[in-house]
Amino acid sequence: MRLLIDVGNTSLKAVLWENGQIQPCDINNISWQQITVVIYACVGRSELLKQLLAQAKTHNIDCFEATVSSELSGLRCAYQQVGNLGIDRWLALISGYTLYPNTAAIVVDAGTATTIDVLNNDGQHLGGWILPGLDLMTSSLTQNTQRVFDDANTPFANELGKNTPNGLKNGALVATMGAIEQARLHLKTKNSLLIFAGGYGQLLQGYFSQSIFDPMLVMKGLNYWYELAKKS
Ligand SMILES: Nc1ncnc2c1ncn2[C@@H]1O[C@H](COP(=O)(O)OP(=O)(O)OP(=O)(O)O)[C@@H](O)[C@H]1O
Ligand SMILES: CC(C)(CO)[C@@H](O)C(=O)NCCC(=O)O
Ligand SMILES: [K+]
Repeated sequence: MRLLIDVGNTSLKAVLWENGQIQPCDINNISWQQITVVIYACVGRSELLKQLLAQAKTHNIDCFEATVSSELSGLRCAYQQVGNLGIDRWLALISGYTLYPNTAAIVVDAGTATTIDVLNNDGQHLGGWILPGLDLMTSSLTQNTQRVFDDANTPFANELGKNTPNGLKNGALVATMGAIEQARLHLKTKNSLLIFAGGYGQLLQGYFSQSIFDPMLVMKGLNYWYELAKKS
């Protein structure tokens, strides 16, 4: 059984991988005896990750940190400075590339930040964008203005706003949707696939045709990274 850990800027997520299946994992109650390997990715700082890795060490379990490389099994990174690309973005790309081979795709991870990455049908990552996530967009406005206010009950909707919370929330949504539309312009292929992940992935996916939502995209990427990196 593999333990997969994804450390972001706001939270640590862990799952178990057994016989090609993802199982939930209670990090306060890990059956270390059953873990064969720990595979992790980290874009943030985490004391909890350090503790988990220390526990793994006491059980003599190998731990592997996923890293970005210029090439992995035919997938090529757009960044010249590959170490600067967020590992979560690379893992989401690895998943897209592995699950949907020979498919031009836009990979959107909508969490604390929203990242949009463009992948052509040949496995070339063309680059992408980093936007504030929907919550960061709205909170940066409420925090830096006198009269812009939010309302927790107001949904994000693709409509013009006729009051302040609607204007604020819908503005964040359409800014994000517009960026995704712009990303599509960078692909020559008409039939590109839109792959969404992250806390706001499902909401965004609802606004696009030819799209899917996979909440486990980054986790699956950790497992694929491990299998592909082992081979090469
Ligand atoms: N159903 C939901 N479940 C979890 N988060 C949600 C949901 N709906 C909206 N969100 C929002 O999504 C964001 C969390 O998404 P996600 O877990 O992908 O974050 P993240 O950016 O991956 O965090 P980290 O930086 O820790 O990796 C929060 O802003 C949260 O308010
Ligand atoms: C953009 C985030 C914060 C999204 O989690 C992460 O991928 C990251 O820290 N990236 C580093 C910068 C970059 O990807 O160019
Ligand atoms: K993330």
